[in-house]
Amino acid sequence: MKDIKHYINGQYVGSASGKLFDNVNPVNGKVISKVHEAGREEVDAAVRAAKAALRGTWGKMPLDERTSILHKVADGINARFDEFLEAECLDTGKPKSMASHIDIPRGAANFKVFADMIKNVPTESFEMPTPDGTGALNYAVRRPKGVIGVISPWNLPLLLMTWKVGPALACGNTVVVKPSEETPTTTALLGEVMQDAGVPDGVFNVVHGFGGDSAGAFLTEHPLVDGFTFTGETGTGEVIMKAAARGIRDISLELGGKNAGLVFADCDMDKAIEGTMRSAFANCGQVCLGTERVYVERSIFDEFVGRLKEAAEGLKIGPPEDTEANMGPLVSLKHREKVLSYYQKALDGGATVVTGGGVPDMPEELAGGAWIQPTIWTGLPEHSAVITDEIFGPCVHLCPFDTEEEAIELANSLPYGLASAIWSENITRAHRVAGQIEAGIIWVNSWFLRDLRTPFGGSKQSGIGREGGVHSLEFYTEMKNICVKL
Ligand SMILES: O=C(O)C(=O)/C=C/C=C/O
Repeated sequence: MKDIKHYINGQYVGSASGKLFDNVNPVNGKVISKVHEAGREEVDAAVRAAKAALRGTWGKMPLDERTSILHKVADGINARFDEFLEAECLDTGKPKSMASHIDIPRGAANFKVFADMIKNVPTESFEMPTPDGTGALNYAVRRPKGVIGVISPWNLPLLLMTWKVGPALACGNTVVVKPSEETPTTTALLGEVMQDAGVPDGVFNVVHGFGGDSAGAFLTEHPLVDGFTFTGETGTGEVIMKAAARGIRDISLELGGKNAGLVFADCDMDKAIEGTMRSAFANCGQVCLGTERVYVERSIFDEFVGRLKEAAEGLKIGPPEDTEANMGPLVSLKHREKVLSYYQKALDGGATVVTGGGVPDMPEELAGGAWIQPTIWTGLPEHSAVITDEIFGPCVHLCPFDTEEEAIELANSLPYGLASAIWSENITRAHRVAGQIEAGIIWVNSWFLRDLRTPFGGSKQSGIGREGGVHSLEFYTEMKNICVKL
């Protein structure tokens, strides 16, 4: 595959330094392509192009024209669906069955949803009395925040990048995107779609590279960027927040989680098993909203463990083109080392390994891939790192509880607060418990059902801000009040 270049001011350009890095296929460890690593020079050019575009045709473009172009971007992704699907699966190793139903469709939908939202959002006005009796009129208007730095993750590369770029552009901003070094291809390809849809040069820019002392850092340190939106680990979120503080730039952070599943004895066990299978093992466990710790009411604990074991052992591990596969590899050998270190910590901590715990035997041609077994543990103490740290792999610890209060306390016991899944057919209980869980996103008798109009984001150390529907306006626009003396 051809080298992946930066997309700056409507052109694909290489790095002045000539520095390249490998884009590796996690299915077999082979190099897919070489990727240009941006230096400060390329990041500066991208930011300045974005700044200039704000004052160009994009900044002056009527709303209807802007939203019509964003619909064309969505249509452009769908018109090249198979290319995006191939690219996403090459970069991530995820099953085509998943990427074709979630990653690519949502990658396109994110543009349409926000283009439609922005056209229907009112602002506010207030009439006020004045001492001279003639009064004054206040009205608020929204304006784009400016140049938005978008730093997007490797687990759902296209979906999570356009989850940010969609509203950013719908609100009239321009963007500089730094995709993960693990998964550059679909973001690079989007540049062609943007061009064909008529997005003016400089509105959408992409620079490739790493975090520290590379493109990510150069972007967050750049003084002309007006705000940053990031999805990824909490530690990286802290680094970005510190960089954004210089120059008082706004941030929108969706960070790590160690989400709890709560399974009550009055649940529909079939639903709870099916949902927990997805929340633990979907995308090889690489979903920030997944549940790596599940608390099960004691009276059904043994049955739940047995059924989840059976279901996990029924997962078909394989490469994207295997139509039977429902679990691919982890995103890289480096990430597999991290996940396996927790598999070891579980053993060292005396866990019972209900199933998995290691690396599956794969055919010779796949042996170099980042394959790993879906794993279920029981028996660890709550202070175990396996239960307190975000592992981001296909693994889940099951623990019994006796009372509703205990379940809520367990769920709320960590500094994270991103998501939770509650399984109970007692709707009064489900509402009562959901209201007490310290998380931004809570599913009841479901998981990863996504209405894009809803507020989406984490509490505590799982993030700052909410994106989704009108909530995205709080970050992607600046509201100003105009007061007119009558
Ligand atoms: O579904 C979404 O919009 C979303 O943001 C998913 C995030 C998953 C993170 O791993």
